[in-house]
Amino acid sequence: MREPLRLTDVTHSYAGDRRTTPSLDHVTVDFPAGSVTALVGANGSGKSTLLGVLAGTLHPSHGHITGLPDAVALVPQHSAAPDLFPVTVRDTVAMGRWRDRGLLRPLTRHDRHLVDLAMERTGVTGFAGRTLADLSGGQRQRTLIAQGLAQQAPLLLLDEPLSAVDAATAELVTRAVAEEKDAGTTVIIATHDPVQAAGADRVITLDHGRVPA
Ligand SMILES: Nc1ncnc2c1ncn2[C@@H]1O[C@H](COP(=O)(O)OP(=O)(O)OP(=O)(O)O)[C@@H](O)[C@H]1O
Repeated sequence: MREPLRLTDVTHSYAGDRRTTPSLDHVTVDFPAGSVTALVGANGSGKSTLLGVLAGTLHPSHGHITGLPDAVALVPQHSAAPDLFPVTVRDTVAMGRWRDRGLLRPLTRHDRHLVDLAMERTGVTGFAGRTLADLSGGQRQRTLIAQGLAQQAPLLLLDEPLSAVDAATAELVTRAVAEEKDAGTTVIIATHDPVQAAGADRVITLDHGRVPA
């Protein structure tokens, strides 16, 4: 049995944020290994911040995290992808293999297979050669999800993966999450979608940076 991912008394405030309450306020919560957790809560309640702290892009001012695996895949919201990013869909997904391969070494046949597979799972194979700048919000979101899947990390963090996608793509994402869980991946999804939340093993609600007891 793998150790659960655990945040203990985690507090985070953004530099320059003048509010009196932190963005995460003494959060203590467990994420059992291999489970799917939905993070819900109003805009600004701290969902993306919690994902950032787990991904290591944000650093808590207080508290600690245990049970973090070596590799964590964070899929940001599509709006986080720069509009003029002059890189193709395939190259964006292939970036998901950089951690294992390094920036300068060519991808192996296995890497390329994982990239192809991730593109198929999110339905972006048809526009693999187009640049991100030429894509719709939903197509960009699917590309970012494919990049996250290609990483094959034991912890997958999805920030509002359904925010820009149509019903058919939502089904692809739902299926991909179920497959990740079957493969033993711990999945945490920040979502405003009640159906997606209902499909998770657990739902954690954030309220002004707190997880109510
Ligand atoms: N870069 C930043 N600098 C300062 N404050 C920030 C920054 N990012 C977020 N915040 C603040 O931190 C709080 C938590 O934001 P966060 O983005 O984590 O919320 P969220 O629950 O993901 O919201 P949403 O549902 O709108 O995506 C908010 O009050 C927000 O204004």
